[in-house]
Amino acid sequence: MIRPRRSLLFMPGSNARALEKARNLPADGIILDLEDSVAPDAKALARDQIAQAIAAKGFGKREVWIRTNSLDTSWWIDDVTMAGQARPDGILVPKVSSVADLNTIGDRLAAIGADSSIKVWAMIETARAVLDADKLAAASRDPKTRLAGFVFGPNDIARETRIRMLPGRAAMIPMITHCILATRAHGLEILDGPYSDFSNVDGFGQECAQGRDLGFDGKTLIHPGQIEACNVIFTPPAEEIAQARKIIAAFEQPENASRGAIRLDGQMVERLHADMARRTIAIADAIAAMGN
Ligand SMILES: CC(C)(COP(=O)(O)OP(=O)(O)OC[C@H]1O[C@@H](n2cnc3c(N)ncnc32)[C@H](O)[C@@H]1OP(=O)(O)O)[C@@H](O)C(=O)NCCC(=O)NCCSC(=O)C[C@H](O)C(=O)O
Ligand SMILES: [Mg+2]
Repeated sequence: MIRPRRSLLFMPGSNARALEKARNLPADGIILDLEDSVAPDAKALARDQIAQAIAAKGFGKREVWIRTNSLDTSWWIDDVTMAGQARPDGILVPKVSSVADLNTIGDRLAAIGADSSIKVWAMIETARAVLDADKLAAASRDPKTRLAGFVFGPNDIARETRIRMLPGRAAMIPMITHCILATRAHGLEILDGPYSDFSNVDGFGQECAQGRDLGFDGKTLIHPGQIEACNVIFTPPAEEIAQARKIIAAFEQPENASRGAIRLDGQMVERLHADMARRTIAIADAIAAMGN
């Protein structure tokens, strides 16, 4: 089943007001954070608040994720244990750098008997993870890892590599493309990282559109004010949907039943385009079902 992941909003697990607001925001998903947005002395409070928020339900069709602390901290075991028991849709693990990291998370979830529906996404935000993106994505073949996708983490990548975060992201595009190829080669999802300058509406729109064109499934966000623009940019436009329906209908004509390529409005269209068109329609239908 295709699930829209145009917009996934991060919120600090320590911010009770944000957790409450999440129930009514038009994001396709929310990521309840235990990592960077939560101060060290608020980790336990954030863990408790997240567990209570998920138990209270009320997130509607929004996908619910928990971001744990990374494996090099003293917090991750309590985070993963709480997350496994709280039963979110998935667990986002930061700073994953090796298949061993993924196995460690998978083993912990198995040890606590976490429901098999809980997925794992890895944040790709270290130089090692980018270099080994294919190996990491290949680990999804082992069901123990539960690996279903990546989230690109530009801030940590900038911190470690000293690549500057500049408009247009020229220096990061090769890394982004490398990660997207790795996910597609293994049938995984991938979301773009957040845009921190949340008052800069134009810059945000440009980065969303760039992320969409590079092939991301959606974008992670840090402020509610970013949701609507992001949803619009990652929603297939009406003309694209109409064209998709036209391509599908053309291949359903009896005269095209045994043809691989046809002429449509002066252009060549092949069956691979019909496959792409069917995906566009499936995404559009799934978005319509979200009601946002
Ligand atoms: C960035 C913020 C600290 C700004 O907070 P603030 O100044 O309080 O914002 P506003 O006054 O404009 O807020 C207006 C109302 O919206 C609510 N709000 C704000 N942010 C969120 C949110 N993320 N989710 C839900 N609700 C939110 C406020 O409570 C206000 O509500 P009301 O009282 O009704 O008026 C703040 O936005 C924030 O903390 N954002 C999230 C930060 C975060 O989660 N960061 C971690 C993810 S990014 C990352 O880790 C980088 C990545 O790993 C990498 O390496 O790249
Ligand atoms: Mg990070």
